[in-house]
Amino acid sequence: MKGQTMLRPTFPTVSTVSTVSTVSTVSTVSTASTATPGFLRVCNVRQTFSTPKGEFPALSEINLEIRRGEFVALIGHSGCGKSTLLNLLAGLASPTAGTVSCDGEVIRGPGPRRAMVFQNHSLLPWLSCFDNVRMAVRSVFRAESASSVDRRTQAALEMVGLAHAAHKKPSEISGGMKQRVGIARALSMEPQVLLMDEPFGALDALTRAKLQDELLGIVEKTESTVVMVTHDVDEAVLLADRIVMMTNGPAARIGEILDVPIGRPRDRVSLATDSTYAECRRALMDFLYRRQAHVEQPTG
Ligand SMILES: Nc1ncnc2c1ncn2[C@@H]1O[C@H](COP(=O)(O)OP(=O)(O)OP(=O)(O)O)[C@@H](O)[C@H]1O
Repeated sequence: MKGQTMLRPTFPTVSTVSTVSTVSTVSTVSTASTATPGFLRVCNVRQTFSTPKGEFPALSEINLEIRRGEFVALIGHSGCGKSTLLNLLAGLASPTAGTVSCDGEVIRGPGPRRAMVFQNHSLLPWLSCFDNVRMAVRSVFRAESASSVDRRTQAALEMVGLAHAAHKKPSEISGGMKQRVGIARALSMEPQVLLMDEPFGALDALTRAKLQDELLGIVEKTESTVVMVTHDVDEAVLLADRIVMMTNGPAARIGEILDVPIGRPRDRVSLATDSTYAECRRALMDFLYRRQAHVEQPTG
């Protein structure tokens, strides 16, 4: 799918996957986007946490199919369970009930085929950018020679435009550059799936825009399957093929899934006046700020 110009239907479609009412001006299709078996599959997943106050139901009845090469954004209010769902896809946690699988195999733990990018970059401060990335490359391509590992490391840094800063330590580079090293580290492992937990959340607006554009280019090139958690409506519409909207917790569910029928490559300046872009934005805002208007929830 990536690398081709996609045809642009007239309106975005919202698939309703729970009892949440649908948006009036977008067409509703009950089975859209979930009819094809997915590369990533979340089947009847429930996630409950044990807390001092008792069991806390974070997620309930989550069903989601993600196609190979698809870019999916997870959006919802704070505390609804986006990171919990991403962690299940990463294999950092196991579901209380249900299954999560990738390419037909049940996910039982973290692995290099699914690389994670965190909001706080999580680089090792005593290593240079090059060595931070190299460590990840070595952990995956163990059989390769040192020079081959170096080449892969260099290529990953070049992909995010950071070859010039390879020798610097994380404390010597900006927040945006640290995030780019985190992305390079994830990409260097040639993962099948890139999982991103608010990767640009801590950055200023201009740096965020630049990294979003870079990510668009990288994903076009690598044809990665991407699942990204975000709070940002514009980021979701700019980047994603589909946007999964989660209801407020506890026991959060997928409220609706919005198809983003905007062709690629995408250009943020042209999209500013694009009617499909505006309609997708409106559908998300309606879900988040009208039908899921935030109320403080008890937490675990
Ligand atoms: N290990 C845990 N033990 C107990 N409760 C937890 C645990 N992890 C998450 N929770 C609770 O589960 C709910 C979902 O948390 P999660 O971090 O997935 O939400 P989120 O949508 O990613 O939030 P945010 O957007 O603020 O990052 C929250 O109420 C949180 O307090």
